[in-house]
Amino acid sequence: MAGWNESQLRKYNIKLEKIPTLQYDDPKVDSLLSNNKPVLIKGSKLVSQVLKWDLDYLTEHMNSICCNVLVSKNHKFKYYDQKKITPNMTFKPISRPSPMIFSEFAKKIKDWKKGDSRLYMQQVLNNSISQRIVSDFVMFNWDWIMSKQKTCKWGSLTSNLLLIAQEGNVTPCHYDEQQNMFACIRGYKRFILFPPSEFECLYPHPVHHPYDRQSQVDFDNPDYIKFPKFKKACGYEVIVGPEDVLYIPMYWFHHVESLMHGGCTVSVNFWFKAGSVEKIEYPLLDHQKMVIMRNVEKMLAEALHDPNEVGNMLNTIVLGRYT
Ligand SMILES: O=C(O)C(=O)C[C@H](CCCc1ccccc1)C(=O)O
Ligand SMILES: [Zn+2]
Repeated sequence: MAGWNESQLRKYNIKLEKIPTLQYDDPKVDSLLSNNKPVLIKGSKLVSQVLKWDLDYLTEHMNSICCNVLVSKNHKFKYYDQKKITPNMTFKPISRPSPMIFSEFAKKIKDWKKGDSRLYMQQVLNNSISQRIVSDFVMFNWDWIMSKQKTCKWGSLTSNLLLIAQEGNVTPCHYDEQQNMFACIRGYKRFILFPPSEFECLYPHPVHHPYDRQSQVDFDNPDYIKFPKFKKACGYEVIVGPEDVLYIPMYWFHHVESLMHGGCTVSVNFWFKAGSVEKIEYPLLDHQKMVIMRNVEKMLAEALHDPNEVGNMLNTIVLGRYT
């Protein structure tokens, strides 16, 4: 396909299949969405009114707005929950928040040289951004995305994250607890997705760790001794380009990279709460089992009054008895 080539993708040793690509008005789209299956949707015109959102335009209209920017010593921006860092914990994240005004961010990107720290802007879009950005934002194809929300009985739209990444930036493998319609505005992003059934191959951090929801496996240098099942992980790959919309089902793991040598990428995600009326049928769905596992970890930490005791008790329950 025009616009990118294989040499721009980072090399990982993971079995990958393709994700279906469909036109927005194809009836199969709704059945995939309703069954929590990923799909790349073309032609929705969800963000076609903001294709002009490049660094210059955004600098002009967000110039002095202070934005949430992450800084990383390498190409990985592993998200962490600040609230889960406890005083007696030695937690040394690779990437950290460094709020700055938009024009400073744009300048640092333009002047960036190999060896410099990398930057990644991840800014929630709300009406406190500039008037112009708000007036552009209202021109998203809300009728279409709201019709999807209704058809799939998703909960409310919780936020739109404006993402501006340098070429080559990576958001390591993690899952989110919300439904996500991810729209690319400029540049190309490669997604590697894994269904919830791959949970045991991806070894997410404990729920109480700041890296909750993030895989412990470093895709650039997997530790197959600590994480042997990662060898058999089966993923799905898709390249998302301008105007494409990727549905990322809640609880599906995903690794995201802005293609190398492809310039900055600009994207916006649409996070929706899960539907409230989730009928329970048996056998349970894999993402429902992830919710149960999360609740067991939370309940045990609460009952033991110490998250560090959870592993010991789980081992006591399982080893030699269930194994
Ligand atoms: O839209 C998604 O879900 C993605 O993962 C897109 C990802 C950035 C998300 C950063 C993030 C991850 C977890 C919690 C809060 C913020 C990218 O595009 O690099
Ligand atoms: Zn995510």
